[in-house]
Amino acid sequence: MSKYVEVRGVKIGEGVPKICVPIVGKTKEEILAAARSFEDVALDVVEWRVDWFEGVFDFAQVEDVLKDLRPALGETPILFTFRTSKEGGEKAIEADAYAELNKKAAATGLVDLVDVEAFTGDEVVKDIIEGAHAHGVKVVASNHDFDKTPDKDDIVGRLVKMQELGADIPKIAVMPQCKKDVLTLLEATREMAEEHADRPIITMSMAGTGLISRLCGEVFGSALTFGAVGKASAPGQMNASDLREILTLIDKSI
Ligand SMILES: O=C1C[C@@](O)(C(=O)O)C[C@@H](O)[C@@H]1O
Repeated sequence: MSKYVEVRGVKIGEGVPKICVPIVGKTKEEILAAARSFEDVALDVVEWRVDWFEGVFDFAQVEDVLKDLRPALGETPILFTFRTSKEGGEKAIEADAYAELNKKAAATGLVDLVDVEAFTGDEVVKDIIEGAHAHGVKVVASNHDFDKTPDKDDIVGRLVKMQELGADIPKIAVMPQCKKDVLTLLEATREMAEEHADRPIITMSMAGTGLISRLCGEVFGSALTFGAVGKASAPGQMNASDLREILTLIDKSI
C-alpha cells in the first residue's frame, strides 16, 4: 500500500505536512464567507466541521451548502467532519444518523474525505468506510481525548485499530497535562509511522503545550496539521500562513 493518499492532486503523506483549515460557520452565509476568505491562503485541505452547521440534521440543507462550497473552494480537497460532542464537537448524534450523514455526504461526490470517529462501534465504522470507498471518498478515522494523553502503547494501539478497520488515514488528537505528555505523543507517532503504519497518519498534542507537535510532523511522521484562518476549531491551532512559513523553513533545513 502506498504511504501517501492522493486527493485532487494533494499527496497526503509525501513531503511537507499538508495544512488543513477548518470551517466552523453556523449558517450557510458564514460557511461560504469563510471559504471565500481562504482565497489568498496557501492551504492544502479544507475541513468542513458540519457539527457547527445549524442545518446539519436536515440533509437537504447540508447538500445545498456543499453544492456552493465545492465551487467556492476550487480544486481544494474537502474533508467532511461531524465531530460529536463526546469528542469535543458541537452536537451529539445517534450512531445510525451519523452513519447515514457520512454516507450520504460521500455519495454526493462533493467531498473528498470524510472523518469517522473510530470508537463509534466497529460495525458502524466499517459501514461508513465501505460506503465512502464505494464513491471514491477517502476516510480519516479519528479519536480525540480533550482531557489527557493516553500512554504510548494505548495511542499506538488506537492508531493500529483504525488502520485495521480500513481507514485510509488514522488520526489522533490528545491533550497534554504536562510537557512529558507531548513527548509521549511524539514517540507514539514515530513508532506508529516507522514500525506499524503502511499509510499516512495524523497526530497532534493540543493547546499551547502541544503546539510543537503541530510543527514537526515531517520529522516524527504526521502527514497533516490543522491551522486556522479566523476561528480555530481546537486549542493550539496557529494561523495557517504562519504555519506554512514554519513548515517550509523546517523542510528547507532538514
Ligand atoms: O480532528 C481534528 C483535529 C483538531 O481537533 C485539532 O486539534 O486540530 C481540529 C478538528 O477540527 C479536527 O477534526
